[in-house]
Amino acid sequence: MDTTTASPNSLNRADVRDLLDRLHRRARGDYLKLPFKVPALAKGLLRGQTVTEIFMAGAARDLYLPVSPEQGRFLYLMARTVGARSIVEFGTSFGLSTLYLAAAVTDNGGGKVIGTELEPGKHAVATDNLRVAGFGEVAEVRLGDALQTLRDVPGPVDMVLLDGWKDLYMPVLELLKPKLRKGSVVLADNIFTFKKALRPFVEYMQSGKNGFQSTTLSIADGFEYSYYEGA
Ligand SMILES: C[S@@+](CC[C@H](N)C(=O)[O-])C[C@H]1O[C@@H](n2cnc3c(N)ncnc32)[C@H](O)[C@@H]1O
Repeated sequence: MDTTTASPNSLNRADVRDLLDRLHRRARGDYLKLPFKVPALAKGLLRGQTVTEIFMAGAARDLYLPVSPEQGRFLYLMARTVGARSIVEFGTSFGLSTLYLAAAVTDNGGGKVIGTELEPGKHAVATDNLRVAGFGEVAEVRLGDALQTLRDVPGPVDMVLLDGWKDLYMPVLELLKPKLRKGSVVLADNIFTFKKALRPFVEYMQSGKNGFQSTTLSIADGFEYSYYEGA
């Protein structure tokens, strides 16, 4: 994107763009590494472990698996559109999505992005990336299992990004639902790749019976885009 004539905002800042470009470039090779993870995944599944348990054992320690640049911009624009001052993210990895969200909260006048990451190495790098980009004040990445670390997030929450392991989308949503403000937005990634695993989540969101209006957007690997109408 040509940013020379773009209006000034936190996402157009040259240092932020450079950092995002560098991280997206590094992440590109991840998909080539995925086949090497299949044996660990298969072994774990045969042992009866869940995907989360397998990855908690370190199978994705080195993988970024980030949102695409297009999804990142979408996250930024959505957060700007709803004027988000409080955002919660399940699955931070090295902090790419968090950078887009933190840029939006900053441009909305400030607030808080609370991310969460299981892997200590990723947590440390994500925290550093956010600090280097100047978002150290608005973004906090909590280390540990989201079901513990997100227990005490303060409401009202304006926006949620679900991007951790897929078997936890429902429990994390249930944890955060009482904190959602009416009119908030929930975005959930990887709807296409994990179609079967995420079917109960998508059905819950799209049924119209649980306080959400929802549709699947064909952006990158599929974003479930849900609007919270209230309980
Ligand atoms: C797909 S990556 C997230 C990518 C990130 N949102 C981005 O766009 O850069 C998923 C991340 O979720 C983390 N994760 C998975 N289960 C988790 C849990 N229960 N609690 C916290 N983090 C978790 C993984 O360690 C992994 O780094």
